[in-house]
Amino acid sequence: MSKEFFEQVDVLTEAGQLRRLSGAFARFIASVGAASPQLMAACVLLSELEGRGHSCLLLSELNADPAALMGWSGDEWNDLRASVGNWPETVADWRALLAAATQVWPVGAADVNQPLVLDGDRLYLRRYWQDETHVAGAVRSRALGGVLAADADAETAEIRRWLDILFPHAARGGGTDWQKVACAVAMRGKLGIITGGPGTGKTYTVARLLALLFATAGPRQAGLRVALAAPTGKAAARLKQSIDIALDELAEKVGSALPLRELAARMGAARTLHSLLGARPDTRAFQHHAGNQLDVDVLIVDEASMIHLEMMSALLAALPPQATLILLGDKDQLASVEAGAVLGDLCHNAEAGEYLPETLSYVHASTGQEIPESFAGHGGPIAQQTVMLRESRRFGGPIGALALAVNAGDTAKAVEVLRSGQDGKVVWTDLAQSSDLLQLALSGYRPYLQLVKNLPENADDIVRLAILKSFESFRILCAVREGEWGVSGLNDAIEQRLQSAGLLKRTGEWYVGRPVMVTRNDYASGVFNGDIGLTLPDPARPGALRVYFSEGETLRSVLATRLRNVETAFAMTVHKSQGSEFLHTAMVLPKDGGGMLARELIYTGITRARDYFTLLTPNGQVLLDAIGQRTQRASGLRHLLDA
Ligand SMILES: Nc1ncnc2c1ncn2[C@@H]1O[C@H](COP(=O)(O)OP(=O)(O)OP(=O)(O)O)[C@@H](O)[C@H]1O
Repeated sequence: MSKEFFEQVDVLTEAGQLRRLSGAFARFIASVGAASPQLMAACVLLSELEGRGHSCLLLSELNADPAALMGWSGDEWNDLRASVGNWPETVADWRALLAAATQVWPVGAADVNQPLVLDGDRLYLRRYWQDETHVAGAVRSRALGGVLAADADAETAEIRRWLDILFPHAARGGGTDWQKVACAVAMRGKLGIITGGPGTGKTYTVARLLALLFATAGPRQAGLRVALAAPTGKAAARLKQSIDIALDELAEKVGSALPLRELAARMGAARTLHSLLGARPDTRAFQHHAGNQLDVDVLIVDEASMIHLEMMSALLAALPPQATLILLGDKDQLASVEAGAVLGDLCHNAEAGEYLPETLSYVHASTGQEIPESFAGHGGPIAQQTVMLRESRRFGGPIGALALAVNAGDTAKAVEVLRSGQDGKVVWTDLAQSSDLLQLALSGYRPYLQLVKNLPENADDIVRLAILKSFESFRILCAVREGEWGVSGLNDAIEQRLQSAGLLKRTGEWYVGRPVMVTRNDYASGVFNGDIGLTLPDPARPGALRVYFSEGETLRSVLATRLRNVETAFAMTVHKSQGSEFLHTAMVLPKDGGGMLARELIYTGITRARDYFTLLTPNGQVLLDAIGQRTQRASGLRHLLDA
């Protein structure tokens, strides 16, 4: 039977419906114990789902609609299922079958380091089960730990005194000032989660929270060690820049009561999570871990939606228990490329609040704010430490309205905004042809390419930085990688169009003006997955090219020939655009979404646009289908958090 099953697996693999790894994984499991075709089928699906970002296989999916889950045709699924023979009929049957396999550890039974773990109705690769249980345990104890205790009244009064200084004005519209609430809540435990859409003031709030932490640190004030981090270099640089500006403004306001400028100056640069944890070449292990923890009192991490399960687990292990962790991010954005949807899981109550009476009374005492009754509830410890900011300050207008409609799954409203074409801020070209896209690329990229053309030989870094900024003002984002409307096809077509317009001279792989994205961390050159740079002449070596990367207001460069893992970046995926924002963002959907595009992707694409958003769809139905679909990532984290 297994032979027949693996033949079907090979057919699906050849058809591009399965990763090679998934079949290989099932064969490995078969090599270390008795292998029923049912167990093999569960292994193939589990491994395949892991590649698509799920951290486990929900047994209920095995009897729901596996073909839809995997994006296979009915025939493909039926052939695979027929090769398995008897298909267990219920979740209980599956549980019994899996629990009996020697390769599976049913949690609670004897653990002999089996490669698979069965936890309730969820089947895991052991590594993901370990990460999930670790993350759940660590965030729960952080949320519970360090709650104001002995001197609670005096501390609460001090927090309130400072919050009134830091937030001197009542919230707009007279409602709850969620920003103030977020600061107070974060002061209560060793974990604070602040979520909200673009421009809702996450950074504004965290700058005030930092001031509050300094102000209430007592004798430890001057020695408070604060670290700033984000998943990408660009997001880290943005965080640092925004916090510096906000603290500088605040310093003006608080005057001599708090030496904010000096304290801020001692904070140091923001770093990528990889660099903070001390990533090393050729190993997944970090320099900082449970046995060698980070030397910090407060860690602020931005763009937390991009943090995958394994990274979150590593981060929590490396963070001393007495340190405060503040996570900032937009829970509605696409989850990480790798497995897990950690921020989404942590924030699953954020919309509703679910605050306990203790939280409501603490918030009232520490901020003077009333949280409306509708946000009261019975959430777990994480919900008590989470605040969602609900009002966007810079994201009104049609782009904001479109983002809201998409996020709510309101297709009719989204189409209405797209069709209204208000002020040219939102433009939708349905039934788009490639010529429309190439025309847009030409006008969007012309300004920076003109600057490149006119770059004087003796140009300094200020001029180069201006070119990079010009390039950053426009970007084409794709929903998919392959095909005519995917990243690779479009990059080729755009290069050719820009070449025929005389804007660039493509002499080989490398040419002046080529934008590139790094696709793998390269420790030797100091560039990381997702970094975007521009190729310009090397001022020191005639004929040679360097790739320039900007980090805020500073430039870094690497000899082009030293960069091996890069791809052209006129068009990039929405996934890779997370943490970036462009004055004008153009998003392109494919002709056929294959049922795999969902609302989080569309929302993330739209929210990358600061002032102008253009959407090109060769087939508008793909957009409508995507808005109607949510990404569901199987994970046990919510369950573990609420347990
Ligand atoms: N309470 C407030 N009063 C005045 N201005 C505010 C307030 N909250 C936020 N802002 C301003 O609104 C703008 C957006 O805030 P901020 O950059 O903090 O949002 P964000 O949520 O971090 O956005 P993103 O992460 O999407 O860039 C900033 O100019 C900020 O100074």
